[in-house]
Amino acid sequence: MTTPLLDIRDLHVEADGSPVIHGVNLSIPIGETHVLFGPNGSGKSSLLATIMGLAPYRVTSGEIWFKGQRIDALPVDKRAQMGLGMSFQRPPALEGVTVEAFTAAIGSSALLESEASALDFNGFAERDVNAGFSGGEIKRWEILKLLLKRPDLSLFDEPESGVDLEHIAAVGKAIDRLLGADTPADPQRTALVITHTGFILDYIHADVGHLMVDGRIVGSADPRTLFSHIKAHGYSMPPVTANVSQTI
Ligand SMILES: Nc1ncnc2c1ncn2[C@@H]1O[C@H](COP(=O)(O)OP(=O)(O)OP(=O)(O)O)[C@@H](O)[C@H]1O
Repeated sequence: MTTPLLDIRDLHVEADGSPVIHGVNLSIPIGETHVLFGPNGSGKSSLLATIMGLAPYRVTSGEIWFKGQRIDALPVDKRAQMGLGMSFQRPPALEGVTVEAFTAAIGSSALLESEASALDFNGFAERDVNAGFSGGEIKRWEILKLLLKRPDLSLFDEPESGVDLEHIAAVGKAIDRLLGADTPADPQRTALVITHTGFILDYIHADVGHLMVDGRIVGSADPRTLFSHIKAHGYSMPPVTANVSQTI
């Protein structure tokens, strides 16, 4: 069996003294896109932030492995160098750091104009990152940032929330392009995506959906089947089929 790109083993996490993740197991093979569903406050963003290594999330027990290496004690910059990237739900503004300077710092200046055009994000090069951006502009920059960096594993925290209907297609297509293989021989890139609206499922090839409740992944299924079930019945797992695994 090949080593998964991301392997999370019985992960427990606290934030500022409050337990937020209570024993998550999650394995993502290289080239797969997994989708995380769950009610507000179930721990989805905390899980992504913990994988990325962000404060104030602290692993109290369990392990996170990436590319066969244990990463849960590594700082965020080291994880980014290893190939992890994240688009944030509510990113901070980087006062004094322009879009142009940020892009140059990650060595992607040559790509900025064309990738920005695809996301209708022209005219932002000299503005400070996320400073005064509208909600939808923040989301488009967060996706553009990943397109410029092309991480091996992309973590998307609600990439479509706050994006107007005209730009949703551009965001969905950009993510699909980001996750696409560079050559036919390559696998797709790998991703973990949080969505409430499910819009993103119209644009990307998603392999597995997980349901997170109260800080645990309580079951996994085909993402579209799971999303349809949640829309009709709320946050519960669909009846067991060959395509579904339940942990409760
Ligand atoms: N720094 C913190 N201090 C205390 N509690 C926290 C902290 N960060 C997160 N939490 C709590 O952890 C729980 C999970 O939060 P999280 O943001 O991960 O949920 P979520 O599933 O992403 O929710 P949503 O769908 O609303 O974005 C919430 O109850 C939240 O209040």
